[in-house]
Amino acid sequence: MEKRKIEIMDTTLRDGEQTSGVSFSAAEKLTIAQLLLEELNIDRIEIASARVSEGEFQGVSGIMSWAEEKGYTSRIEVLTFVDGGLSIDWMKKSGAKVQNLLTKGSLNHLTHQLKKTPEQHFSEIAQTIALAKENNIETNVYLEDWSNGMRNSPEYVFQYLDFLTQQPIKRILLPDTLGVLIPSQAFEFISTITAKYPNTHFDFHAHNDYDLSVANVMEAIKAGIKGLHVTVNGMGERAGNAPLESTVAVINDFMPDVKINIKETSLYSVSKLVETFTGYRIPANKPIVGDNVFTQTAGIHADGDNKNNLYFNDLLPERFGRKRKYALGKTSGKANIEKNLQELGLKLNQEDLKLVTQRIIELGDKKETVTKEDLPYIISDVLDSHTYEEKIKIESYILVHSKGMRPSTTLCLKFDGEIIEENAQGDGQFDAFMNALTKIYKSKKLTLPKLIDYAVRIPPGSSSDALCETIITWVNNGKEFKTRGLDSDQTVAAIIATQKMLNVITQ
Ligand SMILES: CC(=O)SCCNC(=O)CCNC(=O)[C@H](O)C(C)(C)COP(=O)(O)OP(=O)(O)OC[C@H]1O[C@@H](n2cnc3c(N)ncnc32)[C@H](O)[C@@H]1OP(=O)(O)O
Ligand SMILES: CC(C)C(=O)C(=O)O
Repeated sequence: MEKRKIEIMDTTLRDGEQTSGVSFSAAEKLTIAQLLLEELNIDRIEIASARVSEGEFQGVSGIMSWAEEKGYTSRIEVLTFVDGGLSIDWMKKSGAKVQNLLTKGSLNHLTHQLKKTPEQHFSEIAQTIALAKENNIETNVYLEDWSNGMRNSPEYVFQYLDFLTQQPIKRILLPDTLGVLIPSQAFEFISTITAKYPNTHFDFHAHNDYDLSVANVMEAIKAGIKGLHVTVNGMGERAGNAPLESTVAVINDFMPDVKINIKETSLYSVSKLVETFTGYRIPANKPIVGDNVFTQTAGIHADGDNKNNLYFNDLLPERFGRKRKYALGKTSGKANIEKNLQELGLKLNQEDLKLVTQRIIELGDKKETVTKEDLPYIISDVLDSHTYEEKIKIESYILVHSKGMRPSTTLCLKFDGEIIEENAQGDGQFDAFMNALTKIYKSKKLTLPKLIDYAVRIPPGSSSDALCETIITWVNNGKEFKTRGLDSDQTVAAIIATQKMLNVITQ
C-alpha cells in the first residue's frame, strides 16, 4: 500500500512562544530550529510573528542566515498580517522566504475585529499576496477562527475559499483557533472542504482547550488534510496546541497508511531542552515525555512485566530514547524491588526481600519517595536490625528545639520490660536525648559507651527526600563499633542508631 505523506509543521517558536510567561532568546530559537529540522526531521517550522520586536527580528535574521547556508529557507515560515506591506518589509529585511498570512476565517472576527467587509478583506489579501510574490516570498494563508466560521458563517468561509483557491499561494490553514472542535465535527468540516477543493493543500492547526487536539488531528488526517501544526510539549496559546510527541506516536501506531518521517528517538531530548529553555515544567504524567509515564508503580504491574510483558503496550520507552522504571513505595511488591535490585546487580533471599519490601512500604506510607539509590541503605539497615534480639526499646520521646531556650528531651525507654521516663537538656536535640538516656543508665548503675564519631550522609545519586543515614562510632570497654540509623530526619536516624547500640552492648 502506498503511504500518504503528511507534512508536519512545528510552531513551537511561534504559537509555542504564546504560552503565557514564555520568551525564547535569539540563541535559543536558533538551537531549537536546528534540532527540529536536523535532529527530528520536521518538514517545516514557524519561527515568529512579524513585527513583534527587535529581539524577534534578530532571532529570525540569525535563523535565516543559517538556513541560507544549509538550503533550508523554504522550510522556515513567519506569521504575517494584512497590514499594507509592513510585515512583508519586516520579512524581507530578515531574509525570511515563506509568509503565513493571518486572515479572518469567520465573519464574526472580520466584522468585529477588523471592521471590514469580505470584499475589502479579500482585496487587501490579494494585494498582500501579490506584494509577497514580487519580493520572492511564498504565501500560505491562515483562516483565523475558521472552526467557528464553519458553524456561524459557512457562506462566508466558502465565499472566501472560492476566492483564495484562485490565488497564487501554496497552502491554506484551517485552524481550530479556540479549540472548540470535537472529533466528529473536525472530520465533517474538513472533509466537506477537501471534497470541494481536491487540488488544494490544506493544513490543520488544533488547540487543546478540551484535551481533544490529538483526536481532532487524527480526524483531520482521515478527512484528507495534507499537513499538521504541532508544538513540542503541546505548548501554545491557552491550553496549547497538539503535542508533537503524542501526534507522532498516534500516527505511527494507529494510522498505517500515513507516512511521517520524524525521528522518534530524539523526541525526548528535544522536549527536555524546550522545557529547560522555557522553564515551563512538563507534567510528570504527560504522554511520551513526562517523567513518570514509563514507570510501573503497582506491584501487580511489575510482576506482570516478568510474565510475558503483560503490562507493556506499543509505547515502548526505548522508541523515545527512554527506559522503563519500577517505582518504590507503598504500592510496591517484591517484583518492583527485585527489578531495582537487578539494576544494581544485587540479590536477596526471599526472607530478606520480604523485610526490605516491608520497610519500603512503611516509608511509602509516610509519604516518602524512595529511589533505587536508597535501596543499598535500606537493605543494610534492615539486615543489621535483625541480627540481634531487641531487649531495649525506645518507646517514645519528645524533642524540643526553640529559639532562646536550650533544646530538651523527654524520653521513655523500655528496659527489660520496665518503662522508665526521664527529662534532660542539651546543646542540641540529640545531645539532650543522650543526656536523658545517660540519666536512665546511671539510675541503673550502668554506663553507656562513649560516642566518638557521628557522621550523616544521604545516598549518593539519590534524588529522593526519603532517606538520610546517621552512622555513630562508639567505644565500649576499649572496643570500637559502629551502628547506623536510617530515616528522613537525621536526629531520628541517630536515635535509631542509638537504640541499636543499646541492644548490641546487651547481647
Ligand atoms: C490565533 C493567534 O495565535 S494569532 C497570533 C498573532 N500574533 C501575534 O499577535 C503576535 C504578537 N502581537 C503583537 O506583537 C502585536 O499585537 C502586533 C505587533 C501584531 C500589533 O500590535 P498593535 O499595533 O499594538 O495592535 P494590538 O495588538 O493592540 O491590536 C491588534 C491589531 O491588529 C489588528 N488585526 C487583527 N488581525 C489582523 C490581521 N489578520 N491582519 C492585520 N491586522 C490584524 C487588530 O484589528 C488590531 O488593530 P487596531 O489596533 O487597528 O484595532
Ligand atoms: C495564527 C493562527 C493559526 C493560530 O494560532 C490559531 O488560529 O490558533
